[in-house]
Amino acid sequence: MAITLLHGWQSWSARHSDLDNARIASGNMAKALSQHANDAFQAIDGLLLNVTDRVSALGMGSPLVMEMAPLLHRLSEEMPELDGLLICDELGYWVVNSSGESHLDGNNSDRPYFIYHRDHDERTPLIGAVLRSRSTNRWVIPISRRINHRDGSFAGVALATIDLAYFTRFYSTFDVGTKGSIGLLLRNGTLLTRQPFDDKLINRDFSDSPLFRQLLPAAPNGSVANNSRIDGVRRLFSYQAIKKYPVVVTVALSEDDVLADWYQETLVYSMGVLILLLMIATFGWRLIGQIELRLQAELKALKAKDELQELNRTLEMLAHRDGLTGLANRRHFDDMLEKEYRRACRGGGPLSLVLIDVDFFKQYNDIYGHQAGDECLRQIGKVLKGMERRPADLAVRYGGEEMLLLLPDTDEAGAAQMAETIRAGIQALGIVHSANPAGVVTVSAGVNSILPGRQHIPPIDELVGQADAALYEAKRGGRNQVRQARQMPDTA
Ligand SMILES: Nc1nc2c(ncn2[C@@H]2O[C@H](COP(=O)(O)OP(=O)(O)OP(=O)(O)O)[C@@H](O)[C@H]2O)c(=O)[nH]1
Repeated sequence: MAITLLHGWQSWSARHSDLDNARIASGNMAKALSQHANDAFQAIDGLLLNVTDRVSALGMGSPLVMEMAPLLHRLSEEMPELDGLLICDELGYWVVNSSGESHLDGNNSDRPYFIYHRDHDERTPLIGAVLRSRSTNRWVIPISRRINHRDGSFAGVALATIDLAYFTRFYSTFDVGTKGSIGLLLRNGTLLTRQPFDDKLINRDFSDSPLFRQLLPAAPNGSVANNSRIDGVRRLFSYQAIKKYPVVVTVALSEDDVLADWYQETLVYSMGVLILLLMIATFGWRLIGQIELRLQAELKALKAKDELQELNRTLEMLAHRDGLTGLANRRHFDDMLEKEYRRACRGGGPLSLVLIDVDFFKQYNDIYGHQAGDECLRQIGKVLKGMERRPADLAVRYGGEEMLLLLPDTDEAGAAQMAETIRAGIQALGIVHSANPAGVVTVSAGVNSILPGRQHIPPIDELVGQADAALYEAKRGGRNQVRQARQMPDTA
């Protein structure tokens, strides 16, 4: 986006700058060509003034006027732009001309400039529309002055004609592009000549064009872009009016010509930018694809990691659990016992344990079958599990039909109470056992508690060992009962 905007801005400024330069160039050209036209008209007009002064001094009827023919001829020879010089009397008859031939029957009284001078007593030169010369048959621009008799009355006209080719040849030496143009016009809007030359356009009236309607009344020179009335081509148009004579020079450069290089450069740069954008898009596309693939791979890896962690948790749980009862197994108990033992040794309070053993379980298996025995162990396990009342309490299948409850931060009295609750709870299950004097399945329990102090830290084995001894006492005492290690005869 930024590259496209930058390229657009650069192209726009380059176009703007090319048009500005062309405007300056066409303005300068119009100025130079107007100076050229001014010089040409001024030279001819100076000559004309000289001639009119002489004729006025001699008097139009004087034979000396006729003798001016060689002078006029020499003057016209010296000035390449001059087509001819002619003096007419007050009736328009040719008196003398630069060609040296006498045309006594020649009469120009019908020419607009003659009529104008006859009717206007003005001492200024008149530049007229293009004519076909009657003597040379060439296209000419007439420039004329009125000649007066000494009394101020109209005596005739001095006429100089400028060969139109003088301008068209000169203008053709300028390169204004394939669709450019140079124009020489009268201030009244009459086109005198144009480069490229087209004789159909000679004397065409442009007085209602924007140049004559708006631009010239506002300023003697300027530049504007517009569409040509002649061929519809859009051009940068500069004009310059000549101060001394009613003539305007125009230079128009076609926008297409001016911008030809710009079009080509912009095309090449645009192609370059397009290729660059395509490359960036391709790389970007691939990068996005790779990022997506990588994200997918990372997601898969995360999922696999989660699944693995879940599996590990399950495995760990399975490794810590007894398959039949769902209680912690012996291995897990060993770990937890060690941990709780060390905590208790650090001053963490008493550590107690209730060890239970199913009474007459061998007979139960024998009578009801091994599967029923398993189910019985599961029921007993549930009762034990239900006694895990604190987070650190741990119900364990210790081995065979032996289970235990590890009770950190619990003293022996509390543990004995819990043992009694367990015993009563199992009996209350009411699992029929015909070989048990109680008629139902019962358990015997041994309770032990240690409280490591500064003076004495009992060995870890003592906790289970003495609970086992208490359990043995409970069995010996008739089963279905709880015994505490402290109450045993040898520890009392
Ligand atoms: N069904 C079943 N029986 C088991 C399991 N583990 C141990 N036993 C049985 O439990 C019985 C234990 O019997 P003994 O150690 O003789 O004790 P008892 O019959 O309960 O007698 P007292 O403990 O003295 O009351 C054995 O027959 C074992 O086969 C078990 O996971 N499932």
